[in-house]
Amino acid sequence: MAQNAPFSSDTLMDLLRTVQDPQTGLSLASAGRLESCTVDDGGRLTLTLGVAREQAPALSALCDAAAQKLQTLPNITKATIILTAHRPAGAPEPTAGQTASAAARPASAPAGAGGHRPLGGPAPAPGTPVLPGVKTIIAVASGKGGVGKSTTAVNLAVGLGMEGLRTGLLDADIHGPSLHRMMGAKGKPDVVEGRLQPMQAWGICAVSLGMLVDEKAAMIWRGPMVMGAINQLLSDVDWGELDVLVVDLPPGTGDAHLSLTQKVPLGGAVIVSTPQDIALIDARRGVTMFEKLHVPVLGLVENMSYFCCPNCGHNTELFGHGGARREAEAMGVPFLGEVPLLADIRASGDSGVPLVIGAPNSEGGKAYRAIAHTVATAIQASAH
Ligand SMILES: Nc1ncnc2c1ncn2[C@@H]1O[C@H](COP(=O)(O)OP(=O)(O)OP(=O)(O)O)[C@@H](O)[C@H]1O
Repeated sequence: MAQNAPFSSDTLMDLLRTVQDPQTGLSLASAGRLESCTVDDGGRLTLTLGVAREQAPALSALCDAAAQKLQTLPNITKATIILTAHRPAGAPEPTAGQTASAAARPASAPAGAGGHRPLGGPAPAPGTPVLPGVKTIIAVASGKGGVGKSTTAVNLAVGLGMEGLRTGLLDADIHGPSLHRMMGAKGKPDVVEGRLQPMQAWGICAVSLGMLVDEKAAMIWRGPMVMGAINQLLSDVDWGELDVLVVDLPPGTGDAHLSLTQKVPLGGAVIVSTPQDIALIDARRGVTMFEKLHVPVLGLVENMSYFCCPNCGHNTELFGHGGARREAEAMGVPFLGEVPLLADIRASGDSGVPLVIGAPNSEGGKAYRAIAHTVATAIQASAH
């Protein structure tokens, strides 16, 4: 169990045991397995419990009262309980459109303590589209970590908003959620009538797992928990009416990609790579994976294309240059543009003000806006 809480497992489980379903006698302690417990500097406690998928709906109803109990612990200002639902070994995968009500469900502090109610509500009828108000969903992916995928996703999403599209941004980079920081999000999102409210910033709405759970806890999650979390981020968030939802996927080709494509139809994928050969090999794998999943590749972005010296203006091609354009041509997918390696791009990510907002006419700002314009045009063309 990942834990930094100053409470023993016994103390936590004893408290949870005092909240029981009056009909079944079930408690979170009897039916759940403690997976992680963290307390941040503000006294906010986050508890993650693994539960059997079929018990998750009944147990999520207990989360509110159980969170109240946890708030009686010394120095705890707010408590959040997250249920990560597990499928029994050998059970079939949920199909697209199937309810996610048994997937991971957070609940947190009660009203009055500035808290939330459990997520969820009645399960949608089989076959109901998961996100009926969302016209199209596009994924931002990379074959390799650290190539600037999340930075691209943020600036692309905000850039699409600037193009006049109603845009949402979902951080599905479960093992390293960072969008909440890049978007300047502080605190936990509200829950209204059982649905998580995305944060509103820079003209778009956004949800990141990093707003809900301790990042270190999420890093150790494995397949079923990753899928449960992504299901929940799709189904239990009040995305409202959107022209496009941009989803930042984890690097590589893994559980999150399959989970997303099983759950919702993807309108397209944007793949980010550096010009280096090694990154391009992984980018090619990404293109192949999306093609196998019948997701159209909207194009390749070459990030860190060249370094522009802020003093003399000289361009240095640190990782080579033009590799992604050549690769795109070779694979027959569009090339969306080059983004240089710039100190202000790094600084914008750290400050929480996306570059397209903070410096829209800088070299980097213009590069991202041009990419957003091309993607917006592709989205609008596919809508007709
Ligand atoms: N073009 C750029 N110029 C300067 N810094 C950049 C650029 N693109 C990304 N960065 C910086 O590189 C770091 C990694 O970027 P980012 O988190 O977007 O990558 P990622 O591919 O999403 O990583 P991960 O694999 O961890 O999800 C961040 O500090 C970001 O600010």
